[in-house]
Amino acid sequence: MSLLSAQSLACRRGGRLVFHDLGFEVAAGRALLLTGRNGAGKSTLLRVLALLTPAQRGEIAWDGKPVREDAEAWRARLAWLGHADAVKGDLTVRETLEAAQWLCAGGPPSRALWDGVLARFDLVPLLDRPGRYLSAGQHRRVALARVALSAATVWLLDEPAAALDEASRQSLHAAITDHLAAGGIAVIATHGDIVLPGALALDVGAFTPDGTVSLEAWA
Ligand SMILES: Nc1ncnc2c1ncn2[C@@H]1O[C@H](COP(=O)(O)OP(=O)(O)OP(=O)(O)O)[C@@H](O)[C@H]1O
Repeated sequence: MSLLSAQSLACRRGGRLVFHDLGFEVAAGRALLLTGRNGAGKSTLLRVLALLTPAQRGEIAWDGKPVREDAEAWRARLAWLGHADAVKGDLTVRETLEAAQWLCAGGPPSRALWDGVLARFDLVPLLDRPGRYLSAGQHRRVALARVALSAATVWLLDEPAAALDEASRQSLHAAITDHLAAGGIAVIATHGDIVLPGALALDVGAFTPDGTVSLEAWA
């Protein structure tokens, strides 16, 4: 069974130590919810897992093997949803999703997957609308559809329910639940709006320095 693990992670940003000695293990089929106050380091941890921000210490491993040994293979396992939705204003919803498919999966999804994801996120009526004419919640639904259409094993989601109405939040929960049931893993930064039975929780704020750790030690 696949396992995502992190050990003794430490990360500085802007000259400040955000967290240190952070570790966890998430097995296939499980979700890890990242909690903690504003500025605790949830987004930073997601960026570190995606290799977008370097960790100064520690190791991220997939099935026990450090992911930095084959960063390309690791990135190919990931679907990333940050605060920005990566929905281009000039492209229609259809073009955005098709372009993402070709870029990330190298080809179109199966018809059943495409139809199922579009229906789940109620995107059929928006398919021919350019990104610049979408509302914030509609933007988010397109970005979530991009993740759900990907073949990625590990979903890294930063506050995925932001801007979603109740129906869309339920669609999001269903998409994550299906992904986990299929043996996927999800690491999700949340302020409490994602509730998944059996999910692990990690309070990132518990790994922020308490004043006894000197910045110099992490230079
Ligand atoms: N680009 C950056 N350069 C320098 N420091 C940054 C940068 N982005 C964030 N930080 C700092 O890193 C720390 C952690 O920020 P991060 O965005 O990871 O927190 P968060 O837990 O996701 O917060 P929120 O709940 O507000 O989204 C904060 O102190 C923040 O000021």
